[in-house]
Amino acid sequence: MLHIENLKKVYGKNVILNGISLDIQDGEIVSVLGPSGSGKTTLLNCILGITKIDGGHLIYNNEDITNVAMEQRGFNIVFQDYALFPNLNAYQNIIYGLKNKPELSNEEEVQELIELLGLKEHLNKSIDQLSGGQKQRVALARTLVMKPKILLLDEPLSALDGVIKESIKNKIKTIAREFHLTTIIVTHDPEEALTLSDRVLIMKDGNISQYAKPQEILHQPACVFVKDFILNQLEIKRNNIYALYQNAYAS
Ligand SMILES: Nc1ncnc2c1ncn2[C@@H]1O[C@H](COP(=O)(O)OP(=O)(O)OP(=O)(O)O)[C@@H](O)[C@H]1O
Repeated sequence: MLHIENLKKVYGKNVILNGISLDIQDGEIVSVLGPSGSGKTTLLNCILGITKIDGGHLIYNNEDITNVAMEQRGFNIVFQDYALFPNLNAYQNIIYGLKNKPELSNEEEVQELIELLGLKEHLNKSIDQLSGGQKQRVALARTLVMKPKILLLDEPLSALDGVIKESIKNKIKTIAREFHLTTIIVTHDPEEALTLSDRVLIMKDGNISQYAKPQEILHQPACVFVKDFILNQLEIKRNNIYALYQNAYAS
């Protein structure tokens, strides 16, 4: 379990995380949802260890990791822009991290991931020959071969559309379940958060507005902000689709 206690982060005079406390159970998928600037990425980076915190504690499986360096934490992140190496092909990108730690995944496990993510026919392609969805899957595979204790994803679906988005969403779910992998996903899309995760953390101005299961958020929004920001967006989407159907039948 990851236990976050009263986590604080400031930049100059700006309070970015204002004492965040929450627990994430092993194998749980948690989405972090909130408007731009609410502190989502900062929270992810504090958990990863790339950003130093200014107060509070991070406890992982009863060990205080607040001052443990990023490399020793064993968490891993897929960045928003994938950060793939353009001079290496897809396969070389996937196995890159294993050069220094070959004990983490054997060839069979690497092939299993490649199969699971549907990357077999793309392995020899250079990065600029891959679509957005394929790049995203390569980035995921590259991170997963390192067997992270916690998988962190920063807006993994934002650059993808329609069918590809759904397919990657399902793959993330399958992987999290199959490997019992704790997964924390930053998103600003309520639909994505509610359909993908076991629990949703809704943030506003560095504070938690609500941390609950999707059903609870839908049926018992904790405050006006959750209701307005999250549920209204869903309602607008629903109404747009409904209107589209109405028009289609009317014509
Ligand atoms: N290195 C930094 N120095 C100063 N301010 C920063 C730094 N990193 C983030 N911030 C500020 O912290 C606040 C929260 O940023 P953060 O990236 O965590 O938000 P976010 O919720 O992920 O937003 P978005 O959805 O736009 O990515 C913003 O006001 C941002 O300007």
